[in-house]
Amino acid sequence: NSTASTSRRWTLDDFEIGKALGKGKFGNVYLARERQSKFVVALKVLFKSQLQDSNVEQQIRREIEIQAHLCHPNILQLYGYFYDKDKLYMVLEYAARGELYKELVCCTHFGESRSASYILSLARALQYCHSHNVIHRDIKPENLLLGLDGELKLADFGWSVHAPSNRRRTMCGTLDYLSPEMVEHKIHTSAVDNWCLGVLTYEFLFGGPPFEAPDHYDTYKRISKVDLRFPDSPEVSPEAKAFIRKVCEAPAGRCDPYISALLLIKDASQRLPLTEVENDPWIRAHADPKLLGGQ
Ligand SMILES: Clc1ccc(CN2CCN(c3c(Br)cnc4[nH]c(-c5ccc(CN6CCOCC6)cc5)nc34)CC2)cc1
Repeated sequence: NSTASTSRRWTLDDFEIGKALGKGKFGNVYLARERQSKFVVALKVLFKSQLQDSNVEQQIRREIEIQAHLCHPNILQLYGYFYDKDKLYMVLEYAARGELYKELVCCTHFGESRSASYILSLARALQYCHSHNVIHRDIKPENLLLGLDGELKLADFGWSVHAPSNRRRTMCGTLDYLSPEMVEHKIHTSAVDNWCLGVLTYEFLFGGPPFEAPDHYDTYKRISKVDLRFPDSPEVSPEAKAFIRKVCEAPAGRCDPYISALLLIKDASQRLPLTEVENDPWIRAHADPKLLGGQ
């Protein structure tokens, strides 16, 4: 039945569907174009049956509810959604240069300008989320996309919640990005995102996450102890290493004199406020305005 409301109800017929951009557990993402406006989008198509079977409907509802209200140059925009009898469609912004983790895989690690630019963009996106009382909780390379000018776009709010929360993530993805308070099943605040920013900085600069271990239990232990070690990599300059300066909780002597964990601090309340990332000497020296996206 046609709805009298002003906001147009999209249907699949409003779109020309292009190539598949990627396939996931619950559905696929396609390049698509809205017929009337010729506007190019990414159409995420989810199978209702799969969502019901995995009991993630509530999570998808939250993802849509949260992402629909966020509007920031470094956050992938959700334009709207609609559904038919067996599928749910999310009309998302198309990130023209694809997934950041694929770049990280092929370059093994990023230089300082690229790393600092992405970290600053992400800090701005997270600052915006936190000001709307939203914690993303799933910051990792797989959830970062790149726009036409290479600017970072934070995507996939499937695990986001309104702060504070003790809602646990039942599905286990990588543990590398879990913060100590989440590993210890404590109430967590938006500071879990600050922690992930620290883990991501490390992974961009050194090519792998800081607490990697052969098995889950060892990873948990290293995170909980903030057992932070730094490869003695020559490409990472002293300034970069000072980026997250503060008292590192790693056992004295273990901590490289340059780099320490201002973000990777066990006590969530002591982590670097996101607003301070902009003022860090390393960030200011290396972040490239061209890579920051519309500020
Ligand atoms: Cl249900 C589901 C299915 C798949 C996925 C994994 N991806 C999540 C992100 N997806 C994209 C979204 Br959302 C928004 N914009 C995008 N833009 C692209 C994209 C854009 C361009 C390319 C092509 N490459 C670009 C880099 O150079 C080599 C060629 C590849 C992917 N993927 C997405 C693609 C799929 C997540 C959930």
